[in-house]
Amino acid sequence: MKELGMKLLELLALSLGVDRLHYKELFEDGCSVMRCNFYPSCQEPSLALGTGPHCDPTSLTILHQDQVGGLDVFADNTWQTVPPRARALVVNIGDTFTALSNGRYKSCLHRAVVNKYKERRSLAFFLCPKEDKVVRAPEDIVRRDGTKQYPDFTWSNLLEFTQNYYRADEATLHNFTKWLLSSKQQTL
Ligand SMILES: O=C(O)CCC(=O)C(=O)O
Ligand SMILES: [Fe+2]
Repeated sequence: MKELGMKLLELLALSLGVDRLHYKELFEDGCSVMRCNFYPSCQEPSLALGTGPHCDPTSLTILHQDQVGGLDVFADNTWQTVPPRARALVVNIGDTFTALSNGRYKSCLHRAVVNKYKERRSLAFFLCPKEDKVVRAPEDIVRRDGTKQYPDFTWSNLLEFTQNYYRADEATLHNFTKWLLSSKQQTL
């Protein structure tokens, strides 16, 4: 999974017009995690969600879902089902990669719904940088864009925010940035 994630990062770097290996150093000794999600069937699926709407705070998510289905993405102003496909993986951009691309790649708002009849499982691999390395968009991109969209941070800063202060949703990165800047100001 990590190898696949690293290859995807090379493709993303190329698409952004930066050196293919630009993101390698940040991730090669990173602290990625794999999570297994289990969603029991639910008598009232219209009243419950398996996982509420959120963007993954991590960099890239590589997801395998079983054949039951339940993953939705918010695109074109509406929730759209991502139908399960045997032998296919779903790749999501996460908030950290949004920052690493100076906002050019947007993290993807998604959720998991439940159903009345079948339990569901999914397996998510979250590619994360090493905790103390600085997350910063490449100079090249910032120069071309004319502004730097996000302050420098470490993965451990964002992890602290999402584990202790804030439940990930669609506005995590925005609120994290505000929190980071105000906590930096307090330590001045
Ligand atoms: O189960 C799914 O399809 C989505 C899970 C998810 O969004 C997550 O683990 O972050
Ligand atoms: Fe997610």
